[in-house]
Amino acid sequence: MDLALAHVSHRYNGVEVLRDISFAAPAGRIVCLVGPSGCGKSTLLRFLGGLERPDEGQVTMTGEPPAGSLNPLTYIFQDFALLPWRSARGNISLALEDHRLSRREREEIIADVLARTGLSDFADALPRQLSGGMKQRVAIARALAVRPACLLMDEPLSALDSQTRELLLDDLQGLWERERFGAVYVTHNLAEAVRLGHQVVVLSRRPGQVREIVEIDMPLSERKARAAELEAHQTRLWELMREEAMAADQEIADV
Ligand SMILES: Nc1ncnc2c1ncn2[C@@H]1O[C@H](COP(=O)(O)OP(=O)(O)OP(=O)(O)O)[C@@H](O)[C@H]1O
Repeated sequence: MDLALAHVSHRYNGVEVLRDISFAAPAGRIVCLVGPSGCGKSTLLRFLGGLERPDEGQVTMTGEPPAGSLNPLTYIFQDFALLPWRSARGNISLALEDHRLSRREREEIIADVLARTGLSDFADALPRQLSGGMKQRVAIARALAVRPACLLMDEPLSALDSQTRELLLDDLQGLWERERFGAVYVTHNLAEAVRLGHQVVVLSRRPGQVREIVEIDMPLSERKARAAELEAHQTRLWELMREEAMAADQEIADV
């Protein structure tokens, strides 16, 4: 299933936040969105997920979700969004409870996503008993449980320390190699963008506009080993972002 935005513009309370945004998030590809604070990245994710509608332009979904998909679009947030009184298993189960599944089918899906995210031994743990990285793994497992066509991820690693982030990047890459889900991945971190993005959409400061769409034509599985080549992509992204980030920073300082 392909997602796309065409000529999307939006205002909040009369303030223009997005102007004429178009890009595609094709099935099975990871599209990263980068841009300075407040340029509208999370807003675009809400439009893609149908949580809000833009003032102008279209959001389209075409084609079929993967076989067995229970929910074509699902979110992963920075703060994990887990229910504290439910175990890892219980949090994953929550995503499945509105669907017509037998208890056995549900248990099988839960066991599968727990195994894929390395959490089988922590099925009964409550969120407070888990590290930040493990909590985010539960959130990833919950998202994968519905076999989404597209994962909408809003800075999923930014609450984690750098070592944990590195481990989760490996996990996400491994999960993608196996499942080839589509994803739109919002991040401030250019190293993450070049590790995971097949395409990186660079937005300007407010009103957010597409400055450039950078293609990274290197298999995800090779990216860790070819870090020097990725560095060139990262430098290019930083050149595009630098002026925008400085201007956005100045705007905030002036308020
Ligand atoms: N519901 C809302 N009502 C009013 N203004 C909003 C609303 N949501 C977002 N905004 C404003 O729209 C602009 C874009 O916000 P958004 O959160 O999408 O940006 P962002 O690029 O994700 O920011 P950050 O990188 O800091 O998370 C900001 O100026 C924000 O204050």
